[in-house]
Amino acid sequence: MFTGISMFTTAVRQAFKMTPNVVFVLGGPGAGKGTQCQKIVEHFGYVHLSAGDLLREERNKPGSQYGELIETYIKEGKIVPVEITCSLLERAIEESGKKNFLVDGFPRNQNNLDGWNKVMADKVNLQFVLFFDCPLEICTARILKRGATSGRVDDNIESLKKRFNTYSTETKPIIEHYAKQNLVKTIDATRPAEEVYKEVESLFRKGAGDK
Ligand SMILES: Nc1ncnc2c1ncn2[C@@H]1O[C@H](COP(=O)(O)OP(=O)(O)O)[C@@H](O)[C@H]1O
Ligand SMILES: O=c1ccn([C@@H]2O[C@H](COP(=O)(O)OP(=O)(O)O)[C@@H](O)[C@H]2O)c(=O)[nH]1
Ligand SMILES: [Mg+2]
Repeated sequence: MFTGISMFTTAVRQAFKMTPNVVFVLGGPGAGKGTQCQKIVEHFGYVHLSAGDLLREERNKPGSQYGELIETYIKEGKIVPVEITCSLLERAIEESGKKNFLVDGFPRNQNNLDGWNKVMADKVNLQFVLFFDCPLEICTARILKRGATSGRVDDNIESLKKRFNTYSTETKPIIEHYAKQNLVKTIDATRPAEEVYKEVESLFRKGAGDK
């Protein structure tokens, strides 16, 4: 998918030394990834790409060939095959023409990581991994509260149990993988959003990912 466009834009980006910078944003469901990303966008001009939002958008497109699959995976708290998610991310990066990206909620398992490494790793500069650390009880309370108004098919206790299970068995090892490479910046996400953001802000001010 999108190979023609992407080969061209990758070549143009390389010619102008516009290699995109990427920060992966990870953490359990309800840890506050989306909330903090919004604040980073406001203050630091990053483009926020939520893998979950891109998948929901694709699901909602009339006639999408992946609509049903995405719906089922989201409800079951399972991770959609990487070819779909990675194509959506790649297209969003290329179409934006911008330089700095927050990739929120990805990579969530080994399949995601392998697919990204195969297609994208050489085209972008991974700055660091921002990890919002938050215990299950606090995440649960936040998600159930969000569920009252979000309209999301997975913001309910049954889906949430499955999402937590996926998070601890599949996503945690990915965070550990990046931790071994010293790429993970861990933030205590249990405090009020404004306080969490103070720490996030100082990280970005210091240019945490500049290499
Ligand atoms: N630090 C925080 N304290 C309390 N509630 C929060 C905090 N951060 C986010 N929330 C709320 O919790 C819910 C989940 O936040 P969200 O940013 O969507 O998390 P995620 O993207 O990690 O699932 C939202 O309703 C949000 O308003
Ligand atoms: O790379 C991704 C990101 C999300 N999802 C699916 O989308 C759901 C919701 O993800 P989102 O990041 O929106 O949830 P959050 O953690 O922010 O509550 C996940 O449980 C998965 O089923 C996925 O399959 N691959
Ligand atoms: Mg989110």
